[in-house]
Amino acid sequence: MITISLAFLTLFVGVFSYYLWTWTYWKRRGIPGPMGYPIFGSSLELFDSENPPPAQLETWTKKYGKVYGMTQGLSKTLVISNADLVQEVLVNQYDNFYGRNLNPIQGNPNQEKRVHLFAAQGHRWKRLRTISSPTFSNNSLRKLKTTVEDSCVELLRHMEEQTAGGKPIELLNFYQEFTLDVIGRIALGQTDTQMFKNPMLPYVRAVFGEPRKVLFMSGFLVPWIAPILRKIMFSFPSILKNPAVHIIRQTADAVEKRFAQRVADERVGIEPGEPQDFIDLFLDAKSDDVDIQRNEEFSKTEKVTKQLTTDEVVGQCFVFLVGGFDTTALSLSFSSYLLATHPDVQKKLQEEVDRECEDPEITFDKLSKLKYMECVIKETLRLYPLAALANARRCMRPTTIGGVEIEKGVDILCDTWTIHKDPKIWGVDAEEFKPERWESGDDHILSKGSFISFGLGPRQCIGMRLAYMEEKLLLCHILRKYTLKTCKKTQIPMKLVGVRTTQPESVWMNLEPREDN
Ligand code: HEM
Repeated sequence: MITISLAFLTLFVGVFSYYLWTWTYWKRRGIPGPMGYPIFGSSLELFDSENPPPAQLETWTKKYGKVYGMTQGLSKTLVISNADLVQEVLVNQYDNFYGRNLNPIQGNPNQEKRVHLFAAQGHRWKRLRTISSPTFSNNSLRKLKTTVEDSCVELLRHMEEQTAGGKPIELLNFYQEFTLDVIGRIALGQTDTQMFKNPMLPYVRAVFGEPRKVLFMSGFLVPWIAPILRKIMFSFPSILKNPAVHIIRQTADAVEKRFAQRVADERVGIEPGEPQDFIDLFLDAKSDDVDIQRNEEFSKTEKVTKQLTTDEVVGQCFVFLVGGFDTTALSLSFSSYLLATHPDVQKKLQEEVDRECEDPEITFDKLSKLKYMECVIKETLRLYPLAALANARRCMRPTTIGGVEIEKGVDILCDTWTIHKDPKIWGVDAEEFKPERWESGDDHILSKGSFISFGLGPRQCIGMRLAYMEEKLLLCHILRKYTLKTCKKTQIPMKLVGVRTTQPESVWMNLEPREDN
């Protein structure tokens, strides 16, 4: 009995000492930063949904400077807000930082069957990226435009109905219905609009919601139980009720049905037609560039098929559904708020839309003529860079960043909010909404790590052009018909909440029909 107790005590002291050793990692190296609490490190502050993590990082940057360290359980992170260092990590030293700072609860990117583009790393990532990229090319987007515009028209129909008699509406809800409709139709084989009756909506909303924060925090604090939690999540979904598991199952159903259909068609000699959606595009996809995979973790080389497996197709459709839903809806919500609170900008934008988009249908080529619209969207994303936590990397090979030696396994997180409002980059009016600052062209800014709403370098957001297309089309349709006006229920300033993404608590708005149109 005494021996067992002593063994437990030794184990406890050993584990606790290891946590304390990690907790003091940055302090021992002379790098400032928030200490938080033993074992937890900074987790408690970073998982407070009333104070979204990007705001917390910004506060710490003010206190500790442009390079500081923090820990969460056993994970060690260097936070940077110097644009040159950002460029160094995301672009120049990509070979040393090709992995993401994944939470162990997300599985091992080298072993997961359904690994997706966001999580994959090394040659596995390269193969997925090469195969997925044509899906977001100009040619593909041109074809998808008709479906996106159809969802715009449908949303406008709902807006008209629900604003009858001058009633205000909560725009974030409307935009989430829209982006889910678009991604469901272009990615997941949904054959018609499902707006305001889409059974998937509560699940995709919940992916970024409060309930998952405990799972994520456990992943950082006790990484060795993450594989067990993951197993329980997938084997007994009713116990841990993870919405992502439900979405993956639905996606897997859709992909497997399509795969079976294609096999059946082939057997009776039916030729495959034009791809209907991403499922078809991925099932058809071939990558001629990458057919050998080096598994970084075990330093071995293995032959891989050029085509995606059905599991991989499920992984990609899942990540496009989740990645494309919230970000674009939030960006539209922030734009609408800023337009309503800056009537002069809204008027100038309406003038451009009236001038360039007279015909009922807005052609793909017209979208590139909407220069001021692009400035408005970029300026919104500068002030509200909603996927800020995605701008992070894991060190895969020891190196040095800004004079700090970085060990393998250490994460680098860009403090996007601070960079996007740095007066040294953007001027004394950095806090103000001024789309005109983008009018002179932005190439000089984009090359320096100063604007990272969509990240930077080889792992930059693959859905960026799709997001721009959706936003431009929808704002065009709305602003031709309505003027966005704040109402009694509008929160000014917006209250921002969230743990994985940063969102306004609500965006109530009046849609005033335009008399001149
Ligand atoms: C306004 C809308 C969006 C914003 C602000 C946004 C932002 C981001 C950011 C910051 C990253 C990390 C980039 C990096 O690490 O360098 C990212 C990656 C990614 N995004 Fe987006 N995103 C948006 C829309 C979309 C859409 C519409 C899709 C898909 C349909 C998508 C799919 C992805 C994927 C798959 C990645 C991982 C890329 C890789 O690692 O190769 N995003 N996004």
